[in-house]
Amino acid sequence: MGGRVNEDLIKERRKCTFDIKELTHIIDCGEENTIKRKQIDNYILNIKELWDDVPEEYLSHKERYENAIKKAFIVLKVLRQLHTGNIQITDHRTPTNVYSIQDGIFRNVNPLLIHIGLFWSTIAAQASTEQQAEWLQPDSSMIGTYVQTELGHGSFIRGIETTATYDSTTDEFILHTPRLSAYKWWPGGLGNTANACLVMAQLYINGTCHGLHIFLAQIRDFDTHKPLPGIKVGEIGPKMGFNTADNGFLGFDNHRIPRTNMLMKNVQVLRDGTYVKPKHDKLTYGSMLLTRVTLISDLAYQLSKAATIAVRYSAVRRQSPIKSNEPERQILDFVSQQHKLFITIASSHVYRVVGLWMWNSHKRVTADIHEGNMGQLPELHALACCLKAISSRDASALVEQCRLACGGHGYMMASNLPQIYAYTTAAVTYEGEYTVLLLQTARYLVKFWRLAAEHKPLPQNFAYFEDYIKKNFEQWRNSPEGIIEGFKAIVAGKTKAAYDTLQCNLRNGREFEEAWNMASVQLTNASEYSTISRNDIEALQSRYEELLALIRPNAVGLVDAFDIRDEVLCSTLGAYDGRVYERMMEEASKSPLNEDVVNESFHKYIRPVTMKNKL
Ligand SMILES: CCCCCCCCC/C=C/C(=O)SCCNC(=O)CCNC(=O)[C@H](O)C(C)(C)COP(=O)(O)OP(=O)(O)OC[C@H]1O[C@@H](n2cnc3c(N)ncnc32)[C@H](O)[C@@H]1OP(=O)(O)O
Ligand SMILES: Cc1cc2nc3c(=O)[nH]c(=O)nc-3n(C[C@H](O)[C@H](O)[C@H](O)COP(=O)(O)OP(=O)(O)OC[C@H]3O[C@@H](n4cnc5c(N)ncnc54)[C@H](O)[C@@H]3O)c2cc1C
Repeated sequence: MGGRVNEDLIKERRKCTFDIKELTHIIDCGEENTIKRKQIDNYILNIKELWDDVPEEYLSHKERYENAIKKAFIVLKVLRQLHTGNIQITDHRTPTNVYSIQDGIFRNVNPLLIHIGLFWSTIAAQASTEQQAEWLQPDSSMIGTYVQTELGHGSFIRGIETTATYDSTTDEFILHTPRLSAYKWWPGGLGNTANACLVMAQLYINGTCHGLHIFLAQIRDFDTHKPLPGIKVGEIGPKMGFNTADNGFLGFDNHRIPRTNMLMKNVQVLRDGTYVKPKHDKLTYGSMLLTRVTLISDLAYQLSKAATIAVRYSAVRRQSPIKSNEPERQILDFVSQQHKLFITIASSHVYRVVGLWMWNSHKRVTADIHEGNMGQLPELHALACCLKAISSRDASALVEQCRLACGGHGYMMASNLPQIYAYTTAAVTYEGEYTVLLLQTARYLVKFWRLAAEHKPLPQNFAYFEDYIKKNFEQWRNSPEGIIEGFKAIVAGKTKAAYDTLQCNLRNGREFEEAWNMASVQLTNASEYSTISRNDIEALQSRYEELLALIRPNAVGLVDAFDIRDEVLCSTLGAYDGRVYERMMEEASKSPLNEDVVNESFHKYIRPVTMKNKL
């Protein structure tokens, strides 16, 4: 769509006092990544069949899926070329390398997301070398998904009911869904797309349950795509978002797979049924840990999209004068609007940096585990839990805040803010629900508070617990160091409060599990404070409004630096040229309800009523 850039945006860009390109390179982790990202963007943007302009809101549930699947396999082919071709994607998966361009193509979500993001990565992390050689062929016929959650169990995975029973007479596992609540429910791509899956099931050998293990199972014929005998599979229906994710259900009726289909890098079942234990019984949970780590960067990227849309719109939208005798102001001039939006820009940078740090921490700990050293795994798990929980809760709240800050036009699907919210808020639930993960981190905090309370040696990361007990904290100074000290005091104080409540419940004769449950609100609070969040940033900064005023002249420059193309933003409000009203009117014209001057329903339903007594 041609046309002049909005005058207010031109002025905003002139006001910018820093080098936007330099910040873009920092966000991309280096200029060479920016170049590669733009190469990928241009390469994919030139594939015309990926960029239809029929808004998916006007498609049926079935058409949406079919349209998404068509694009998904074009993108899969491109990703394979990128990995094998001359454009190598850097080894840290920050969203600006790969995911950003996909957002523009799918707007909702890629039906192959779990195939690309969880199926292959789980095989690579948990299958033996021989199994990887067989299953990770580039031309493999397998399109997979990760099948763990059941109708009856999502958070408490030790309660998962699907069984995998070893039959030594045939050297096979029998996968079985004993009852309705054991039906697998939710896995992405499962409904119509996947022909194979990684199943989390309770392993039984000679009547003994060895707990959850992962098994590869083909579920559809590679040639006809028909479900195999003993397989009941389908799609679970419309959701708040993710409506092209093809989430499905799956039931096994005594479905047999070879023994060698159990993922056996860390654990083995031998031909005679001998069970060889893993070095750590939570290695099987590794895919959840990796996805939680990856999500932090993805959420940072979702925040950058919402901030770009809302800040550019707020620079263009003029509403209400500040002085009655003056023209209406850019809503970005209202301090309350700055308060709503600038925290989103800041949070995107915070979670991008934290996401990268966690990604590199995960790589380091994984290498240690490969050498047999599990020492860092508990801390990585505890960090991944609270960071995934808080970043998803913050991201969904801030995306919603951006939508609300755009008034009625933010409520239009054409703004793309509703879709970004629907996508982001799902992350508070999937891959470990918010409260459940915070309680995991609370276990870790309480463990070290107990050591501090008993004056036992503490790892360096928890030295501040000892400082707190010895009242070593200085008076709060309004500086970065002072804020961090303040923060440590808050976490230590919240952990102490939760720990003391727990001890009090135990002294009152409660069993540990009951005492823990009764203290769980304080325990989740302690975990929340172990992670910097949007509420804390404001609370910790005095002279807050002065800081907002400092950011104001650079607000548009800061979101331009996220360098998200209009085709990816998919937003009437957030386009680079700021021609909001023209774009809104153009999108409205696509509504099928504008095809006829008089819709046929007038003659069928309205006229018979309105004209009844006048004929
Ligand atoms: C771009 C991208 C877009 C990506 C876009 C993605 C799209 C959507 C994809 C979504 C996919 C899914 O949702 S897949 C399904 C996701 N499901 C989940 O995440 C389920 C959440 N629930 C769980 O993870 C578990 O049930 C959990 C809550 C941890 C409890 O497990 P258990 O009961 O087995 O363990 P507990 O008894 O609580 O704890 C026992 C000990 O084990 C430790 N422990 C527990 N889990 C651990 C772990 N993973 N690693 C290490 N250690 C662990 C604890 O710290 C304890 O240590 P001590 O304290 O020392 O004893
Ligand atoms: C968009 C989307 C995509 C998904 N994709 C997949 C996928 O690809 N593969 C897959 O296997 N799964 C997938 N899931 C399922 C997801 O992992 C589960 O929904 C999630 O783990 C939560 O489990 P649940 O829904 O059974 O909720 P429950 O576990 O029933 O929890 C419901 C509520 O109960 C409370 N609660 C539960 N346990 C506790 C506790 N111990 N302490 C305190 N409160 C508690 C919490 O408030 C929680 O929100 C997906 C889900 C969504 C929404």
